[in-house]
Amino acid sequence: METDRKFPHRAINPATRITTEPALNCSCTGSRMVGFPVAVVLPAGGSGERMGLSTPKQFCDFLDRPLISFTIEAFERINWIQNIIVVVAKECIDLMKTIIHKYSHKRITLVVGGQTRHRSIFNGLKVFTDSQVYDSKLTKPEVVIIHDAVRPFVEEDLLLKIATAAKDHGAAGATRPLVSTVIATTSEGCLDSSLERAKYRASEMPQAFLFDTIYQAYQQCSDYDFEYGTECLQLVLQYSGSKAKLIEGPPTLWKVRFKVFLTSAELSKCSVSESLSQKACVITGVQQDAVQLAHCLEKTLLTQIMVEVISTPVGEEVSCIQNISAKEYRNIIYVIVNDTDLQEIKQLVESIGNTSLPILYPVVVIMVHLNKSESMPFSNNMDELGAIRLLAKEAKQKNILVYGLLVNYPKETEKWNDAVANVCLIAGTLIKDRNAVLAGQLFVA
Ligand SMILES: Nc1ccn([C@@H]2O[C@H](COP(=O)(O)OP(=O)(O)OP(=O)(O)O)[C@@H](O)[C@H]2O)c(=O)n1
Ligand SMILES: O=C(CO)[C@H](O)[C@H](O)COP(=O)(O)O
Repeated sequence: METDRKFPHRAINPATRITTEPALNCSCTGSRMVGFPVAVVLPAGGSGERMGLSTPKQFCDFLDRPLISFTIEAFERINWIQNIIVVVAKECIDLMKTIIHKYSHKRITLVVGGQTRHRSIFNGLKVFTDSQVYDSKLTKPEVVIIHDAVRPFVEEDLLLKIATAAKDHGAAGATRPLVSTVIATTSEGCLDSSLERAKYRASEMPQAFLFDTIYQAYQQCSDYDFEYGTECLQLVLQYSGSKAKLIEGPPTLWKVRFKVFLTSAELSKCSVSESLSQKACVITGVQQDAVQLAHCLEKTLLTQIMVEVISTPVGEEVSCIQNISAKEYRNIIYVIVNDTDLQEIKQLVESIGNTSLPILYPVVVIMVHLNKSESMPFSNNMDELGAIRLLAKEAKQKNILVYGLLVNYPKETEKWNDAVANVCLIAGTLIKDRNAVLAGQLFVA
């Protein structure tokens, strides 16, 4: 019986293969933007020895979610990636299923990993060829992306470049400049030679391959390659003769190797959040009170972020959405007066969902309701509060976070100024925090 390399007491049955129940497999959404079928294999079957934690790093908490959930999400949002194959150790299958369920991940097929990264990746690829063992009906992709599950910051534009280059060259991979100079040592521990740093690159992930090219390379691999190899691009060069196209990626591509990287990963995510919170637009109809409130908000918010007021006459909603999309506003404050009908906000959310805005990062929509009537809106109709929740729940599926913010109109100027300041404070916090748990809540300014 084969044993686990890192945990020799654990026996491995190499024939063990598990695919998820049909419920976890969902049909593909097509290859709209690339014109050829693409899938991704995410190796997540390691134990993370270098972290020194009992939980493998891909399952460690990162901004209140398991790290792997962020990586999956980065691929899930891309509609031209048809299938996401997640490779995990046998003992983590149930944990992975729970994560998939909890965060509603789609298009996932789970595969049991192997003792080394290369073995895990090969298992992931076999799901497309070994339909009897895997009992899967997944269509073999033309290009397969391979990406470490512990590299959560990967963006669509880079994936597109890598996938396209792989189609043309057989293989492609992301690189970064070397951080330190690499030197060779003699057996006596002295300097032998040093590499000319500018000539060399660090090989990172993602990488992509013509499926047949990488599959055939793995079929020819030696046990030594499987056991000690760390570079898929080298395998296709050696066994399939394909010279990978190299594409420089952004600094955020790095992987979690040691504990300190999780903290840095949290910081990177925070800096992404910060850059998303730099600008907002305030949308109103042409009603005077709404426009007035919008300009008050603009004036106060402008001390913290860039704000534009867009007043949209009825019938010009399409150009409003085009404007939001073109200027990449991911923070939208929508002002309504008295009206408790959610129809307009529903349409706004639907239109935003049809743009590319929420693909990579959440869009925040704050519905500011200025109540000028004597009675409290919603007070005698709990159904309407439920409707906000429902709307927010549906919007969340599209990566849009909807919040409600109620302002009761005070007649005195001083109280009005306070109310405006409160709206700005709450809206600013919601924009900055982008807290998905609070979506659907109604705040009172
Ligand atoms: N048998 C393995 C080993 C690694 N991986 C995955 O390959 C990726 C990159 O590998 P690495 O950073 O080396 O992960 P670990 O092997 O888990 O870490 P360590 O080397 O510190 O033990 C990770 O997402 C890891 O889960 C895998 O799928 N199967
Ligand atoms: O990037 C990679 C290949 O190019 C892989 O992540 C590889 O496994 C690197 O492993 P290590 O963490 O030991 O550098």
